[in-house]
Amino acid sequence: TIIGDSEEGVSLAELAARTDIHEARLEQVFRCLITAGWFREPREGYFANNRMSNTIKNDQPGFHMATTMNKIHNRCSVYYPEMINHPDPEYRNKTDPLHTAFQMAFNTELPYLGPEGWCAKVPEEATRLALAMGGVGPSTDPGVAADFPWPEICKGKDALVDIGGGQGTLCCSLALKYPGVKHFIVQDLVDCREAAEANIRSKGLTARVTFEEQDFFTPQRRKGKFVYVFQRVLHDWNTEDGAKILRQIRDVLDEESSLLIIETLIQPAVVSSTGPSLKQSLSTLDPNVYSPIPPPPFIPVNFGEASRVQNTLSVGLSAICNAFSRTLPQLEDMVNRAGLKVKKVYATRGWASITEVELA
Ligand SMILES: C[S@@+](CC[C@H](N)C(=O)[O-])C[C@H]1O[C@@H](n2cnc3c(N)ncnc32)[C@H](O)[C@@H]1O
Repeated sequence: TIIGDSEEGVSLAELAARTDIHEARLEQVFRCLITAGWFREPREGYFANNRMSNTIKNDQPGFHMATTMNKIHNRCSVYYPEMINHPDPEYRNKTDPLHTAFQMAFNTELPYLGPEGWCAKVPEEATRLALAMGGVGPSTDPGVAADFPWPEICKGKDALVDIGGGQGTLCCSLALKYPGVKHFIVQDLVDCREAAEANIRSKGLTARVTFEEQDFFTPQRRKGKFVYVFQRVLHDWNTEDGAKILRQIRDVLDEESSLLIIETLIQPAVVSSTGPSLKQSLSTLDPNVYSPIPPPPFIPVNFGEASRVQNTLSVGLSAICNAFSRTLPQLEDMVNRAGLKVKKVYATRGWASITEVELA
């Protein structure tokens, strides 16, 4: 934020004076960050914000992602080699959230998430997590909101219920884009109430978006005409726990309700020397309905660098929660274990896919 909106940038000398950081170190860090797409150097020795760095200014939701989440991921990543190479083979095979780099990094016996977890026991951490999740929203919510037929699925339903909805960013994005959808319910643990209600209030949506307490491992309190949504929730849990969470919805799901899972689907990194040319590939894009395009020759199926965020997150989830982002077969396995089956997958222009699930 010290750099602000200046087009021509701020000199290294001024930045060093205002941050009290050694000039040469600042210069090294800026140049390194620029190679990864953060900030720009409009003329030598002057640094300015760019589209990416604007999203993490300290008055932006992304600030909480860049601070809170970065710290947790970085600290845990240091211990990740110790977790996966642990001398005890029994430890190495554990898939529960109590045997992770998180416990080593934070010197705790608590799991990161859950009603008995670190976030629940240290209330400021729940608020920090909710704010950080609010920071992820802007990077995926526009695609999720635009590339799925929300008015259609919500038609005739009493509400959309976002389970483990955090700060309510998804509900607020959908409420703003689709005024015809009248009621949204954000469900989460009680510690999230304050951050969620403040966020909903700040968007002027208190009449349409409400928060309620729900532990997703316990029976779902809403039964009836609802669209149930899990966004970025199941990737925090191993497959058995994920199936347990889903079973609470299977128990209330009927022909009048729907269930959607919004999460990244990990693609393989296979590269082929054949396939449509770039031009042919792009020409399959439909301007009205988004659908993914096949990769041109020598471009990996996961589009390489374009899927770095998803794959980085998956490793981070493993270090923090012993969980991961799933491939479609891995998602199907979890869904099937809950007595459900995948109906259809919708790709979006964000980094999440929307998977519609129904009773098996
Ligand atoms: C990774 S965040 C995702 C938040 C939100 N869905 C989003 O996309 O921004 C996971 C959420 O699950 C919530 N959570 C964890 N354990 C829970 C439980 N047992 N019952 C309900 N919510 C829980 C956390 O408080 C957190 O808000």
